[in-house]
Amino acid sequence: MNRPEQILLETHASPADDESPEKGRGPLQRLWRDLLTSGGRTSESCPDYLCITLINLVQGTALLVWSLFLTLILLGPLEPLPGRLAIDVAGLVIAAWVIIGLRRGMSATLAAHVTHAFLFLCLLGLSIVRSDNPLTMTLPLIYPALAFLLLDDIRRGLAGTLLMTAGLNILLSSGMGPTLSDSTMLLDGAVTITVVMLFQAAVMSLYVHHRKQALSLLRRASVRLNELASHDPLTGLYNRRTFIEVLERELSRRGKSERQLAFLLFDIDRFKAYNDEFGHPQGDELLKRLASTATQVFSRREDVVFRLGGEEFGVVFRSESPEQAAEMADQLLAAVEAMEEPAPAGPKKNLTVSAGLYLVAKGGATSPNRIYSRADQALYRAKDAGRACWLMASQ
Ligand SMILES: Nc1nc2c(ncn2[C@@H]2O[C@H](COP(=O)(O)OP(=O)(O)OP(=O)(O)O)[C@@H](O)[C@H]2O)c(=O)[nH]1
Repeated sequence: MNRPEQILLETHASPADDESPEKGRGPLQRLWRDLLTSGGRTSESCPDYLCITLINLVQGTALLVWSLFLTLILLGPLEPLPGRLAIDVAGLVIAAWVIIGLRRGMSATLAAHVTHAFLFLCLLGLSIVRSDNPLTMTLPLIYPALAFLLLDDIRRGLAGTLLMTAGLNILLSSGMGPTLSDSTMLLDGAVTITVVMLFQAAVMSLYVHHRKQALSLLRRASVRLNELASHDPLTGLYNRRTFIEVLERELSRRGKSERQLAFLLFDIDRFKAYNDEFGHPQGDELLKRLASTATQVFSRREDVVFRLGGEEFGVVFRSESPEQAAEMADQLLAAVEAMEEPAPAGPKKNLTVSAGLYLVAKGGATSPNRIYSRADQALYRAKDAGRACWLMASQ
């Protein structure tokens, strides 16, 4: 049987969703929101806004800084060294590429990795290039926090932090870093860098761990809520809400499938009398048994069985021909009549259903509600005709 969960879980932002938050916002507010979140556009179905905001901030800052350096080089205050020029242009191109890519739906994971590599090289490179200024050595201390937040991954964040710590310690001890007067100063610098970075890594590991736990709880709750909203609690079948979604999806695929789309609506005959005689709990058991019988008859990959109301059920399925659809309806009615009743006592009553069958065809009903109402009319004609039968609905 087809599983429509994936369509239910996919969150399609409707045009209305897209527009409504914009109303009442000024252009500056929109620009600021877009700068921070890339308008929320990424190719992932569940974008991580914290990560995207950080990527945008880091890349936005890089863009400004590299542009400033380039302007200063062009205006003259900075000497146009080939190496420096190459670094500035590369930084500018990478930052612009990531920002534009994110806005066009680039994967947030790829953008996070590029930004992380950029951040690592930039901070370590800065410590080497500006080694005459000891203050530059303190800049990479922000690295663990940013790496953990960008990557949202404890192992990678830790590996990066250890690499950066090792890099800075090598810089210090190799003499390429700031000029240190004695070994005590060297030890002091090495211990400070190592302790601060490892402390930050520990704090960020805890943060990432709890954040992941909270997100996975939310995700599980969302799946459960989706399940509750799409299923009938008594029979476990899909409910009316899902029926509309599945039929809409099938209708949109109509031209792509050669097989005919069909809808069978069926309803237990004289269920009230059954309830009155055996009681509601027994009636509930019967509904469950009927649901299971229907899913056994309609067990193909594309068949979807629904409970649409009290004792009313429906099946959306595909058939090779009208004759095959009719055969499926016959099979269902026969399977219901052959069902063992759950009523433990009393005379054996023949359980029957009546049904209306609608075959979706060109020129016929094209909306779920119209298809339902055509099948419903046929079902009522079947009831009028004496029940325990099915009738074809008109187009
Ligand atoms: N046990 C049980 N009964 C239900 C449920 N939902 C609806 N019903 C009963 O289904 C019965 C439907 O009665 P009617 O609409 O008169 O239909 P019917 O007796 O089947 O008669 P026809 O459809 O004309 O053959 C009512 O008695 C409802 O109480 C349910 O979830 N459990």
